[in-house]
Amino acid sequence: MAPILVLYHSRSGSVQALAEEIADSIEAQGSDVWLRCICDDGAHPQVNKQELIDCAALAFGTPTRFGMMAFQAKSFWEQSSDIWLKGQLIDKPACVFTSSSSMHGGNETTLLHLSIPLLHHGMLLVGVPYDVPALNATTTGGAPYGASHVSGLDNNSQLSNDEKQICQALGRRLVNLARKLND
Ligand SMILES: Cc1cc2nc3c(=O)[nH]c(=O)nc-3n(C[C@H](O)[C@H](O)[C@H](O)COP(=O)(O)O)c2cc1C
Repeated sequence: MAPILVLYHSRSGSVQALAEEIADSIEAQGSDVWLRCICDDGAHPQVNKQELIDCAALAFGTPTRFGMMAFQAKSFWEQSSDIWLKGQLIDKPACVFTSSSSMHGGNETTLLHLSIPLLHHGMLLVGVPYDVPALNATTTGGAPYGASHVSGLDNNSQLSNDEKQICQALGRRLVNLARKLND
């Protein structure tokens, strides 16, 4: 199977921490990962369009910005019309993740916002089911719509245990579905 693309934008490291946790989970299942950022922030290589086309599945995240995805990601998707016209992402499994400073500051709306371009591209959205115990237990981030982190006003990039468990579950589920679809 082709590598799974973990694609993110992060200005101060919180979304990067989520991306790295999801990437670890994917690798622990024996799948290769392309860990890539949308803007060149130095931590990981910048994505190229061919990786989006070639990947077996996608995990996609940005910080919450006014309850929505960061503009860098919106711009990225607005430059993907050529891929959309050819239907090159149709039936690829995908999941989303975000970080917000406050608990009720729009992280769930951002997860839904991140999902919209993926649905336009015909991707198959993978959420977090309630058989993941951390989803019921969490007092920080994590939602049925995807993984999240509540970073606080000091923008702490240390994920809580529940947030990590949810990232791990999402990565496992993405690999399992990608494998089934690639059989
Ligand atoms: C322009 C801007 C808008 C933001 N909007 C929100 C928001 O709507 N809700 C929220 O809780 N945090 C908001 N934040 C805070 C970030 O989402 C939060 O610090 C996040 O953890 C940053 O992720 P990063 O460390 O990966 O860059 C905003 C930050 C900026 C710079």
